[in-house]
Amino acid sequence: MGVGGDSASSPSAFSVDQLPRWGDGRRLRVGLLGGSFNPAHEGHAQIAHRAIRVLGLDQVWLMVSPGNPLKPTRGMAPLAERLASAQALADSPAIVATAIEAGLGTRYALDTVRRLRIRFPHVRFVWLMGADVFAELPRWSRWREFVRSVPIAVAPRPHSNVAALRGRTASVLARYRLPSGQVRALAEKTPPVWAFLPGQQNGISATDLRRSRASV
Ligand SMILES: Nc1ncnc2c1ncn2[C@@H]1O[C@H](COP(=O)(O)OP(=O)(O)OP(=O)(O)O)[C@@H](O)[C@H]1O
Ligand SMILES: O=C(O)c1ccc[n+]([C@@H]2O[C@H](COP(=O)([O-])O)[C@@H](O)[C@H]2O)c1
Repeated sequence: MGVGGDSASSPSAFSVDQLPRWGDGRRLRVGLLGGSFNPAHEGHAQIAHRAIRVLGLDQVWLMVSPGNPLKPTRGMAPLAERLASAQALADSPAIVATAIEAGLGTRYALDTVRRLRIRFPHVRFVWLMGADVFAELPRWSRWREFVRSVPIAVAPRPHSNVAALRGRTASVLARYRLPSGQVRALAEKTPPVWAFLPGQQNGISATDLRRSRASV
């Protein structure tokens, strides 16, 4: 369907026409794994595959950010390089690497979700994130509006789960957490709603990969 074929310089290769509408009338379910991908790694692939399986998603987009508003630009590889590393992880047609935010002209997640909803009105989006990012969510721009804009799935991550499940985000959003038995229905729910995805954890990080490359 070609949605993965865009490049950092031509993210406008996306089009609504490229996303099929299921014959049974069901709306396509797409997980958005936003990230710096500096570089992409096995932890990202694991989240994507797990979200497809556990949430019944049709696709996961590895959505390579033009620049996380909270991260320094120093040490950040060029977008095209980070996109290429995400593309190398896309080992199934259901996993799509994209720099669509560069084409949309958005950096803040709330703006991205709003633009994607306009561009893909028939898609049900779910935002995927690791426990570390969920714990830090109150630092995001207009974070309460963000949680009202899209269902959120949180993947466990070593050393971040207590902060995620007992921190400020979880306490503010306590009544919106889906019980574990209902997690599969997350994409169909009206936000605010979030779920913690069960499954194995992976200690890998882009920071460690950059460090180990620098020391070779
Ligand atoms: N090992 C992992 N387990 C769970 N979630 C992860 C893991 N690695 C990355 N993620 C999640 O994937 C998304 C994108 O992460 P990102 O590209 O920043 O990778 P990172 O390894 O966290 O990078 P860095 O170490 O540079 O901060 C975030 O939501 C992050 O929480
Ligand atoms: O919207 C915000 O204020 C905001 C602040 C920090 C991070 N984000 C997004 O969170 C995602 C994870 O970023 P990162 O760099 O931790 O992989 C990525 O899509 C960022 O653009 C978004």
